[in-house]
Parts: sequence; structure tokens; C-alpha cells
Amino acid sequence: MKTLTLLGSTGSIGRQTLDVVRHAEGELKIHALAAAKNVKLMEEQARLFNPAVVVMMDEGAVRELRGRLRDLPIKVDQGMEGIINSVTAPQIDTVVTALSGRIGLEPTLAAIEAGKTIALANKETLVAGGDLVMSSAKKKNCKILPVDSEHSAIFQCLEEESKTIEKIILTASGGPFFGWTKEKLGTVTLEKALRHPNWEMGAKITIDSSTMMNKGLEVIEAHHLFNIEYDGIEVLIHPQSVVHSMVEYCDGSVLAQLGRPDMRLPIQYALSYPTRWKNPFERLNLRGKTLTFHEPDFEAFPALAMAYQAGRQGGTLPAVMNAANEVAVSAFLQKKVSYLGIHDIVGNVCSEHHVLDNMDLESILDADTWARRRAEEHIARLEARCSNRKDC
Ligand SMILES: NC(=O)C1=CN([C@@H]2O[C@H](COP(=O)(O)OP(=O)(O)OC[C@H]3O[C@@H](n4cnc5c(N)ncnc54)[C@H](OP(=O)(O)O)[C@@H]3O)[C@@H](O)[C@H]2O)C=CC1
Ligand SMILES: CC(=O)[C@@H](O)[C@H](O)COP(=O)(O)O
Ligand SMILES: [Mn+2]
Repeated sequence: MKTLTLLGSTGSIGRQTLDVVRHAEGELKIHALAAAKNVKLMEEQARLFNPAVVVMMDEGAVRELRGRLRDLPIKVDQGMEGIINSVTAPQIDTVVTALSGRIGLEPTLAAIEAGKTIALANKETLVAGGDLVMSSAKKKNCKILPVDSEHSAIFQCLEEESKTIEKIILTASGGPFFGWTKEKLGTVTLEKALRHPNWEMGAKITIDSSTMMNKGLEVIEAHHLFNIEYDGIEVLIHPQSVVHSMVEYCDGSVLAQLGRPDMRLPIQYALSYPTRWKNPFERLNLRGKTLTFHEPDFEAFPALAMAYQAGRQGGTLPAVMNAANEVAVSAFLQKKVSYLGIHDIVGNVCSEHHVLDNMDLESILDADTWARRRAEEHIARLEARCSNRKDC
């Protein structure tokens, strides 16, 4: 039996991970659950899965949850210290990282330091600190098993001899605005952008999918996970999200992994690896299905090109791009900036940054803090300009 700490249990990946645990019949046990502030759902999860520890980032949430769980022998911890304790606990072997955003970096590094296996959903961690995370994992001989559907697909298509890989083909749904021109993208509303055609996900990743920044982050994630140069990572639009990604070998043979758009499959594989478990989840039925593939439009969706450039340049630039994007997407979700404003903010912050090659944790966090502040300044400027006009 594997014992888990699940970071981000109240989110989309977190809830689906708990569904996998429920179906895994004695294979998986929960030691700790962590989230930010969703006390109501955390109470339900604690009562169902009986963890030893639950952690809430928010101070008020901790107080409320302690009250709600006072009839149970469950420890309620708080903040980053609580999260770090939950991922380094001697009882656990695996940490599922399903927090949203760069906040996942420090717990992932702490878990690696403590020798835990990482089932990694939280792609922003690898975008911000990929070199550091991968070199720490190598030193500690820790496994980082991908949960992201494309990376799980690639992982499942890998053969022993990785030197014979010629390229990775990352598929992308294209999001709700596939085929739209730059002009038409100017009319996007929050409600439209939150409607992903194939996947039900948290708000931040749903917006990233619509701008194609999600695919950009995934290109950087793939570079680190599979140690492949950017020239060997290709993005292909596949609006049906059935082929989750492909690997092309030096003899021209292409291996692909297919499945329904259901994150429980890659989550379960990261937890069952190196074996596979049966489950009752609905199966893929290809009868009558048409699968299509298209070139991405780098002009209408400049986030993808920006991520390739940030990944290629490396150093602190990917961390800066990621941080600016987190702030800009959050502002869009609060209707403070327009859809196209997201790209302007991220682009401006990236071009103002003096890239450092020093990739220790302190440099990454400093760059992240700087980028968040600059992004906030750009948002304030856009808001001020907008408040003086009627057409914003
Ligand atoms: N959803 C999906 O299908 C996929 C997601 N991913 C990646 O997985 C990660 C999670 O995505 P998703 O599940 O969609 O996101 P959600 O927004 O649905 O969930 C995020 C989770 O993280 C918690 N959280 C957020 N901020 C903090 C914080 N500062 N401290 C502690 N906990 C925090 C939230 O708690 P609370 O609810 O209390 O706010 C929630 O439990 C992302 O990195 C995403 O890119 C990758 C592939 C697919
Ligand atoms: C489910 C998953 O892995 C998401 O990252 C998904 O890939 C998002 O869809 P896009 O291909 O539209 O970015
Ligand atoms: Mn993905």
C-alpha cells in the first residue's frame, strides 16, 4: 500500500485523485490533505478519507476547520510550515502536487529532499524551478512521475533507450478559441474563456488553455521532465483531445497514447506505476470518431512563442513569465483586465527582466517576487487608463 500526502485536495486534480484512491481498493492510503481555504469541502474529505493531518494555508480557515473537526483525532495544521511537514512526514512515500501555481515549488523541493516520490500535476513548479527540481531529484534518486495528461502520455510511450527519441509531439486542444483571429480574440469575455471544450479544470489552467499559455508551460515542463531540447518538442493542435501526446523515434516510428479526456487515468498511472490497476472508468470508444490535427497559430496565440523563447533562454526568465502570467490571469478572472491584456502584461514584464543564470531557490523566488510586483504595476496602469475611458 502506498501512503500519500495530497496537496490541493479541494481542486479539480485533488478531487479526482481522491476518486482514484476510492477506487483503488486498498492500494492507496491518505496521510495528509492540504488546500488554501475551502473549509467545507476539506471537512467532507477529512471525514471520508480519515487522514492524520489536514493543512489549510489560510489562518481563518484553520480556525474554522479545527472547530468543525473537533470530534475527530485529526491534526489541523497551518500555512507553508504545515504543508512542508505534511510532505516530509516519515509515514508517506508519495506526494501528489496539485496546488495551482508556483506556490508548489517549495513543498516539492522539500519532499524531494526527504526522498519522496512526486506525482506532479503542478506544472508551474517545473516552469519556475525546473533545473533545480530535476537536479535535486537526480541527487536524491527520487522519481518525478507526470500527472499532466500530455506528459503522462509521453511517459507511457517512452522506451528504455531514450537516446533514440527524435521528437516529442505535444497535442493541444486549441481551447475554446481555436481558429479565431487576433481581432476576434479582442471580443473574448471571461465567461467564454472559462468554457473549455473538453476538460473540466480549475479556473487558472482553463484560462491558460484558452490563451495557449498552458501549452507553453507544458513545453517547458516536457523539456525538464524528459531532458529534451526545445527543438525536439513540437506542438500539434488536436481539438478532440483523444491522442494525449506522441513520441517519434529515430526510425520514424511514432508511439501515441490515447484515452478519454479523464484526468483520473494519468493520476492513477502516476500512483500505480510501475504497474497498472483495473478501474471502472468509462472506456474510449473510437467508432465513428474523427481525429484531426492542425498547426498552431503562433501569431494569434503569442503565449506559445513566448514560452518557447523563455524556455530556450532559461535562467530566471521562465519563472518571471510564469509569475507574470499568474498575476495577469488572476486579474482577468477578477475582470480587472481584458483578455488580450493578459498577453500584454506578461510580454511587458518578460521584456523588462534582466535574466539571471543563477538558478538557486533564492534567485528564483526573487525573480518571481519582482515579476509579480511589475505585473501588478502594469495592471494598475491599465486600470487607471481604463477608468478614464468609456470603451474598456
Ligand atoms: N485540472 C486539470 O485537469 C489539470 C491540472 N493540472 C495542473 O494541476 C494543478 C492544479 O490544477 P487544478 O486542480 O485545476 O486547480 P484548482 O484551482 O481546481 O485547485 C487548486 C488547489 O490548490 C489549492 N491552493 C491554491 N492556492 C493555494 C495556496 N496558496 N496554498 C495552498 N493551497 C492552495 C486550492 O485550495 P482551495 O480550494 O482551498 O482554494 C485547491 O485545492 C495546476 O498546476 C494545473 O496546471 C495539470 C493537468 C490537468
Ligand atoms: C488535462 C490536461 O492535461 C490539460 O493540461 C489540458 O491539456 C488542457 O488542454 P489544452 O490542450 O487545451 O491546453
Ligand atoms: Mn495538460
